[in-house]
Amino acid sequence: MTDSMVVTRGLTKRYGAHTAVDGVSMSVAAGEIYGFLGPNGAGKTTTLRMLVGLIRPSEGTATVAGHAPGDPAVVRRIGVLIEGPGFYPYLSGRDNLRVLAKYRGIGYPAVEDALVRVGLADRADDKFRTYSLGMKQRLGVGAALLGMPDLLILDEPTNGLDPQGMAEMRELITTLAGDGHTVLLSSHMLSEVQEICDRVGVIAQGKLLVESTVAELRGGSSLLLRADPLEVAFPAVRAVVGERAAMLTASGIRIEAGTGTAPAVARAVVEAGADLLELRIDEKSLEEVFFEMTQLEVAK
Ligand SMILES: Nc1ncnc2c1ncn2[C@@H]1O[C@H](COP(=O)(O)OP(=O)(O)OP(=O)(O)O)[C@@H](O)[C@H]1O
Repeated sequence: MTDSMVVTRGLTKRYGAHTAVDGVSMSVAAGEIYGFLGPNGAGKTTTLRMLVGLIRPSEGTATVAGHAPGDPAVVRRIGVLIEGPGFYPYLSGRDNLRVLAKYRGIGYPAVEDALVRVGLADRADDKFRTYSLGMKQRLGVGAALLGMPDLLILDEPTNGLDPQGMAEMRELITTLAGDGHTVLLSSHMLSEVQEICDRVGVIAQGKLLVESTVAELRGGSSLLLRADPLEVAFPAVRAVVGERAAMLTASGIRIEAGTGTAPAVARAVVEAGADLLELRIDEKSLEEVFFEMTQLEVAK
C-alpha cells in the first residue's frame, strides 16, 4: 500500500539540445489536490505527458499509482485531461462521452454518472459546439472521470475560463477530491488554484523550484501593524521587538520577529496611548512568491 499516488525521481525530457524537463523529483500524496504550477513553457505539460505514458523520459523514473507510466494496470486508474480530449462539435455532450465510453469498454451508466458529476446533466443533449468554454472543459473532466479513476491529471483545467467558469471548475475539483479522487492539476495562474490546492510544486525552465503546502510557500512569519498615531506606536513596537525587527512601511509597521510577538506588541501599542487599528500576519500572495521565485531562477 502506497500513500503516494505519483512519485518521480530526476524526471528529465530533452528535445535535442533543449531540456524541457530537468531532473524533476515530485510526489503527489493519495487524496490530495496538488497544483503543478509554472509559467508558460515551464515544462508542465511535458511532465504530465510523461506521467501518463504519452512520451518517454530521457532520464529518471516515475511511478503512478504504484506502476510505471503507461502500464495497462495504471491506465484504468487514472483519468486524464491533457490538451483537450477532442470532442465532436456536432454530437451532444452525452453522445461524445458515449463514444469515448464505448471505445474504452465502459458501460453507458458511467456516462450518465459523469454528466451529473460535472453538472452537465441538464445540457447533455445539446450539441458540443453550443457549449460555453467552461462547459467544454467540464465535459473534458467528465471524460476523464469515465473509468472512476483514483487519480485525475488535469492540464490547465481553468485555462481561458471567465471568473464564473473558473469558480465552477474549482468547485468541481474540490468536490471530486472530496469524493476520494486524487487530483494533479497544472496551472500558470496561481491565484486561480491556490485556494483549492493542498500542496503545490513550482516549476520554471524545466526545474522544480519548490514543493510545499500553500501556507509554507506564502511564509507568514512577519506581522503588519496599523496604529494611530504611528509615531507613538512605532517606538513602543521597537521597544518590544528590537530596533531592527520593526520597519515603517507605506501601510504601517512591519514586524519581523515571529508571529508569537503579537500579544506583547499589541499591549505595548495600547499602553503607549495609541489606537491599535490592525495587527495581522502579513502573508505574501502566492502570486508574489511565485513571481519572486521564477524571476530568481531566470536571473541565475
Ligand atoms: N515535442 C517537442 N519538441 C520540442 N520541444 C518541445 C516539445 N514539447 C515541448 N517542447 C518544449 O519544451 C518546453 C516545455 O513545454 P511544455 O509544453 O511542457 O510547457 P508548459 O509548462 O506546459 O507550458 P504551457 O502552459 O505553455 O503549455 C517548451 O520550451 C516547449 O517549446
